[in-house]
Formats: sequence, C-alpha cells, structure tokens
Amino acid sequence: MDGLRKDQSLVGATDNINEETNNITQKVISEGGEETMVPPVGNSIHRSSSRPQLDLSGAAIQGNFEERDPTILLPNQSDDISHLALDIGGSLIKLVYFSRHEDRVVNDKRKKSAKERFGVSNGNIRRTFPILGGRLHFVKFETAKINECLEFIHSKQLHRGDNDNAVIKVYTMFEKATGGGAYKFADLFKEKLGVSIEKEDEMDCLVAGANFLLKAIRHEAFTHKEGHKEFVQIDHNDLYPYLLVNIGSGVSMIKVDGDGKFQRVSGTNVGGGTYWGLGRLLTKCKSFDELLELSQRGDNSSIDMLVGDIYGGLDYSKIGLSASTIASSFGKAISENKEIEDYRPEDISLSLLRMISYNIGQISYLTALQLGIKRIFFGGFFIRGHAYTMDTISFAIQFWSKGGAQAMFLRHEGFLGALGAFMSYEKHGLDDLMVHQLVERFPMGAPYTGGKIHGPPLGDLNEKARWIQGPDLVCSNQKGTYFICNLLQISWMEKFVRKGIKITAPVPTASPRTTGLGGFEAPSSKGDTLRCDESNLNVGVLHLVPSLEVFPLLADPKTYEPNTIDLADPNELEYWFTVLSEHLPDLVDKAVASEGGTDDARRRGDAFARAFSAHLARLMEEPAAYGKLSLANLLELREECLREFNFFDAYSTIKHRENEASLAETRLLTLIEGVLAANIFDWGSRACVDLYHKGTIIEIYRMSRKKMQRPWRVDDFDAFKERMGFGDKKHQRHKRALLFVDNSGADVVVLVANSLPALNDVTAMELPEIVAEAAKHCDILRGAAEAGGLLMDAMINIQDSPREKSSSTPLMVVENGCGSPCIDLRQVSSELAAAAKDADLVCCFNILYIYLVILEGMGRALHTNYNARFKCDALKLAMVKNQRLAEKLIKGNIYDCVCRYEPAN
Ligand SMILES: Nc1ncnc2c1ncn2[C@@H]1O[C@H](COP(=O)(O)OP(=O)(O)OP(=O)(O)O)[C@@H](O)[C@H]1O
Ligand SMILES: CC(C)(CO)[C@@H](O)C(=O)NCCC(=O)O
Ligand SMILES: [Mn+2]
Repeated sequence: MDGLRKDQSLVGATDNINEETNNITQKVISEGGEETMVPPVGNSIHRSSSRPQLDLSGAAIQGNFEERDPTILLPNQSDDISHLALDIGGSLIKLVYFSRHEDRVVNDKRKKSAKERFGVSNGNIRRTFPILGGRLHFVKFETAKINECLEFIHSKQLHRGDNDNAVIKVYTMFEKATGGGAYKFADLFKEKLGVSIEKEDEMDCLVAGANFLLKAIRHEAFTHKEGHKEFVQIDHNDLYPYLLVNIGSGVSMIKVDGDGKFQRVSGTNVGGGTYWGLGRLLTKCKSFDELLELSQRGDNSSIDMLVGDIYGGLDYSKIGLSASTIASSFGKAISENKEIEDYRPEDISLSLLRMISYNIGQISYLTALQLGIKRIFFGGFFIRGHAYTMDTISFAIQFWSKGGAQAMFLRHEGFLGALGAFMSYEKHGLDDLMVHQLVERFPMGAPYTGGKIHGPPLGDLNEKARWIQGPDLVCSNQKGTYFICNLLQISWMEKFVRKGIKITAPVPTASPRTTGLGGFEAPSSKGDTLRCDESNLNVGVLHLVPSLEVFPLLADPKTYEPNTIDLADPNELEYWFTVLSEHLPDLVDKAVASEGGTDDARRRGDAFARAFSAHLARLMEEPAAYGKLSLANLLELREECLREFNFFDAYSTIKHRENEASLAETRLLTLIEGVLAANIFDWGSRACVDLYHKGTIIEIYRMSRKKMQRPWRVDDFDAFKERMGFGDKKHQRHKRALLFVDNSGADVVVLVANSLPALNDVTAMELPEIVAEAAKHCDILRGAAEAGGLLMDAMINIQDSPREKSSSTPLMVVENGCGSPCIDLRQVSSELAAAAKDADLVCCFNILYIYLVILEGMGRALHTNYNARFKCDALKLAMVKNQRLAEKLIKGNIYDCVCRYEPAN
C-alpha cells in the first residue's frame, strides 16, 4: 500500500490529529521486524456502539511513519465488516459493502420467557445470512483515482471478507466485481490488495440490482416532472416488462422480463461520458459537478439554433414546432464569427446537457415503442439526482410518447451494477429480502470522539457526507482522548461541533429563461441548486433487519398507511418543522442532562442539534430527499440522530423519576381514565413541556385526572365496556391483548414496548423492572407478572420445573422493533409478530376477534395508526397534546381525549 496516498483534501484537516496521535504512539516491532508506530491499545479503546467495531490489537502504521497521513493496518480486524462488491465503470467506481449489526446487549430478562411462550426464533430461519442483520453502505470514487478506492478498501479491511464466521474462518480472498474495470484492473487488485477479482457480467448485475431495488425498497422509484418528484408504488406482480436505461459513460438499454430474464436491446455511445468529456473540453471545468452547476445558470439559445432562428422568429406551426424549439443543438456556432471564448461556459454546458438528455430520452422512447413497453427506468450516475436532467428526460419521453410511456428514476441510480454484483454472493440470500426488512437511515456520521476541535468549519450536510464513511476508533490515555484516522477517518463531527457555524440550506436560485423542445415549455426545475455529489446521492445506509415482520393483525397490509398527517401539504410540513425546531433546545438540555451534563455531553448535544437542524433544512428544501417523508420518519430521524451522537436515552433521568412517582398511585373507567390522563406525559409536545415547568408531572397527572370528564372528544367507552362484558350481551373473553404502550410513568400497563428509547417512551428492557416494582404494590399484577415469567424468581421456576398452571393472566413484555414514538406496523419485531399470532390460531381468521390491540399515545395512536384497521378488536387511546393535530384529526382542542374502540367486523 506504499504507493497509495491520501486524498489531499484530507491533509490539512488531519494535521492536528496526527500531532496528537504521535504523542501517544509507542514503538513496537512488527512481524517483518521493522519498527512501526502504534497507538496504545487495550482497554482504553472506546468503541462506538452504533458502528462497526475495529480490533486494534497489533495495529501498525504501514510504510514510512514520517508520512503525514499513514495508513494504519489492523491485522486482527475480524468482526463486523463483511462483503464488498464493486462496479468499475468507465467513469466511476461504485462500491457496496456490508457491515454487521453489532449484537445488542442481551441482558434482557423478558426475552427468554417471550421466546418460550411465542416460540420465536431469531428471525427468519430460511436464511443463514444475514440473520444477524447489518448495513449496506454505498460509496463511489472516480475511476481515474482508483488508488483512492484501493486505499479505502484497505483501510476498512473490506477485502478481508466475512471472517467473523467461526465455521468459515478463512479470509475471502476474492471479491465480486462487475463493469469493464473488473477486467481492466484485476491485476492491480491482486497486486495492491492481494485479492482476486471474481468477474460478474455487467448486464446481469444491472438487472439484478434494479430488480432488487424495485422489489425491496418501498420508495425507490419516482417520477420527476416539472420539478416535482413523486414516488411510485411498484406492484411486484406487475413489474415486467420494463426498459432499463443505464446512463453511465455510455448508455445501455435493457428489456427486462423477470429475474435474470433480460436482453440488451439497444445502447448509445452518446452518454454521461460525452457530456462530461465534451463539457470539460469546452468549458475547462474541473469537475463534473462544476459542469452541471454551470448549466443551471445557462441559456442555451445563445448557442443552439432554434426554429425561430431559421424561421425569422416564427413558429413552424404546421408541423407543431414553436419558434423556441431547438432545431439544431450547437447550430448557432456555425453562423457566427465567434470562438469558443466568446460563448459563456454556462450556455455551453446547458446546451450540451439538453442535447444529450433529449437524445437519450428520444432513443429510449423509440426503443420502448418498438418493444411495446410502457415503463422506462433510468439509472446510471449521469442522472445524478439532478432535477433538470430528470425533467428533460421525462419531458422527452412524455412528448414523444404523447403521454403513453413514463420515465421513472431510481434513488440508488448509480449503484445498480454494484448491488447486482453484491447479490451474486449466493449465501447472502438477499434476493428474497422483503420490503419490511429494510430500513433506510441517514446517519449523521461518526459518534463523538473527544479532544480538540479540528479542521475547517463544516458548512452543511454536503460537507458532512464526505466524512461519514469511517468506522470510528478512539484511543485514550491519561492525557486525554484522541482518535486515529485511517482514510476518511477524521471525525467530521469534530468539525460539526464548532460554534458559530450556520448550517446552510442551499437556496434555490431563480429560474432563468429557457427554450423549449417541440414547441413545449422547457423543464422548469433548471434553477434548483445542485447539491454536492455525496449528499446528492440521496441514499442512506440500508439496514437489513431480517427479523422485521408485518404485524399479523393488520386488516389489510397492502392498503395500510400508518401516517395520518400528509407532509406533502407544505403547510403541514412547515408547521411540523417549526414544532421540531422549537423543541430542539429543550431536547438538547434533556439529552445533555441525561449524560451528567459534562463538557463532552454538551459538545455532543451541540453537534446533535446541528446535525438534526441540517437534516431539517435539507428536508425542508427537498422533502422527498430521503424517500417519502412522514411525521413518523421525522420523529424517528430525531431519535436516530440522538443515537448517532451517543445519546442512548435522553430522557432516562425523567423516566426514572416519573416511574418512581407514579408507582405509588394505584377497574374499567378508572383504568382508561388513568391511561388517558397519564398520556399527558409527553416530552415530544411543546405544550406539555411548558406545563411541566409549572409542577412535577405527577401533580399535573393528578390534575388532569381530576378534570377527566366524559364524554371525551372521541368516546367509544360504552361500546368498549360492553365488549369487556359489563353489558347484557355475552362475549367471549379476549384471548390475548396487545398493548402498545407509550410513556414511561403512570400509564404503564404493558405488553408491547419500544426496542430502543425514544423520547420518554418506556422500552421493553425497562419494563420488567418497572413491573417488578409495581408488583410490590399489587397482588394481581404480581400474579400476572409471575405467570408471564417477568419476575426473576418466577423465571427460575419456569426454567427449572414446569410450573403448575397459575390462575393469573400472564403479563408479558415484547419489544416492537422500533426506536421511535410512532409505529409503522409493516415493520415490527418477529417477537411481536409471533405474539400477535398464536401457534394454534394461525390462519383461523374467524377466531381473531378474540384478540384485542390497544394502541396508546399520540405517536402510536394518532400520528400513526389512527386510521389503521385491524383483524381484531382495537382500542386507540390518547390525549392530544397539540392544538393543530386536535383540530385536524378530531375537530377538537388540545388536551382532548381519544378513546376510539373499533370492534373486529
Ligand atoms: N462525480 C462525478 N465524476 C464523474 N462523473 C460523474 C460524477 N457524477 C456523475 N457523473 C456522470 O456519471 C457518468 C458515469 O456514470 P456511471 O458511473 O453510471 O457510469 P460508468 O459505470 O462509469 O460507465 P460505463 O457503465 O459506461 O462503463 C459520468 O460519465 C458522468 O456523466
Ligand atoms: C460499454 C458499456 C456497456 C460499458 O459499461 C457502456 O458504456 C455502453 O453501453 N456503451 C454504449 C455502447 C453502445 O453504443 O451500445
Ligand atoms: Mn457502468
């Protein structure tokens, strides 16, 4: 790896770090006998809990340690990082790699009993991999800078393969690659990394990648017309045939008829390489992005010969061409006595972009027409998520097909080939991964690393994206905490925490005049700001969670839509963004306090606020940037951001205090009232947080409980009471009740709880302890908890000897698979799914009415699922702690109560 040098842009930023790491390095003798510098290792190493872990033992600096940015070799790095696949094209190298999820702490008392009772295995048994789950990462490099790519692979040890599998225990000394470069650079890979390239056919991979994305990712495909992006719901049973147009350096057009069933039907040599190549020569641009950006300020009419130029300003209406139609791209350049310098680079770039985009659009249309295909998906990095390019192509397809055919784009546009190559590792079994098993996340990068603040200020998300790839590895000694950088390793967060830097959301520029095609107006989204390439990938890390399932009690999973609020409505969007922004300072305070209010916590809190604000700014500008946006996503993003900055339970202090207070507070109305009043605890509500300043929460609870007068705003209590057997009619007892609990505190009546902390919501891990504490005050609860195996002594009994049947209803705790205040019932834990089925009852739909689902709290019962229909009885309980939501959803007011009972029909 001697020949591999770091990206120059990293040098300045790593200066200070190296100074410090040098102070703490120590001499060791490496295997080869040379002295190398290594950082002190051992128990002083902090590992980030949300990221791949690195084994630092035997770490050694490779090559000359006088180098500014030496590569650090981690010979014993073994776990977590798994396969890698490459697509090495004429212009760009695309890399997809997989890292394992770290096993979660399993000191979870309730797990065993839940497993025994519901017979849950670890996820889906059909597959051997990736049962543990993990993350798919997407990275790209310029082919001309292949060394950067090699260095990246090396520094992350991606070429060592899936070697944490105890059975295999051999390094995968080959890696899958596709694209022309798999042939061209095979020797280089062997020489530099010692790995053999296993070549996969480029067209096979493109098709496999496209099919995978279209089936496995909910919001992958979208249309883009006149600046408007709309996600398309793909029906898996009605996907084929389609035309796949991959616009890379050159363009391939493939008719796809099924998995592995396709034919390359056409192509064109006028593609992305043409735009970038010609554009570079004609404008002297240094980068593709610069060229694309120029086009946004261009006016092609100064170079293109328009119909009007030929017809003396008139339309040629007889054949339907308006005066502003481009008659001949670059045609004006022939008639004028001008040199290249006399043209604006902006105009040249736009003229070129339009020429190539229209041309590809037209050939695609003709090809689709010839084959009788209506749907055309465009991929390849030429598109680059650029609104104007997509609008131009869409416009061409729309125009020529007279609306008969549709252009669709893919969020992972450039990674089709690399994903296809990745999936050719047979044992991944990724091909039958389902939509609900993939969760896309937009991590804000590295967790906190401590030490001084280094490097230049971080302007916005664009910049952050360059820093997100590195696994984080931190060393400390008595002098303090330091981090070591291997490639891209320096923490962007260090930059992020700097004070006084405004997060800049790019501001759209005004749309300049453009000319049309075929007498139609030109695409309107030309003026959109081009975001930096990295962030504009608009792809996050894909988390594979094979244990996620569709909640079995949903009446119709196909039509299920968890969200009640439509954030496509700009007013709603703005409102909720404001709510979240205004709530931020308070949340940061809580988060910092939850970690003892240390300097470290404060810095992380600050960084979290910046990170989350940057996401909000990005989404405010382009709501569909990360896929279809919903309030549930936003709330989840906030929790994810907290976790990114190592705030694992921002409300832990508050939760503890409230649990203690509420346990001292001890039939149906009382119970429901209790739940509703207790739902006042909501650290996600501005109004409530303001209230809390006026007293302790338990006091507010007592107060709200006193005021709790029926009828509530939504009041099906009588129907529910009747169903519960307090009426004249006889009802069969519910066999199983699933309570989706909300807050920690007084309303803990449990069954289904969050897997990870979110706001002040109680988690499945915390519940056994709370129940045990509450059981001290209540015999019924104690009996139930014992019967459910929730209490420690009861657990022992269950394990040792099958306990004689207790007369109590067992109380169980299961995790729901989420870490958000909302719940998308298409993605719940296998444990919950198992609890919602009954081994004996599966498929006996007529018997499901004896189940009862209780959703509690604003997030689970109002923001999401208020309109959800179930196969069984359902009760939705919440107090509305937001005026606007109250008006919209129940035509009521803040603090109104909802008790919505929907019997199974
Ligand atoms: N940062 C970038 N650097 C260079 N080109 C870029 C960049 N971003 C987008 N592009 C465009 O994407 C094209 C490359 O797309 P892609 O990676 O899909 O093709 P490729 O695999 O390299 O080419 P081929 O498949 O024809 O071998 C470039 O020719 C250029 O038009
Ligand atoms: C040669 C490939 C397949 C390499 O990816 C691509 O660049 C391409 O499809 N070029 C267009 C070649 C043609 O004219 O059909
Ligand atoms: Mn390619």
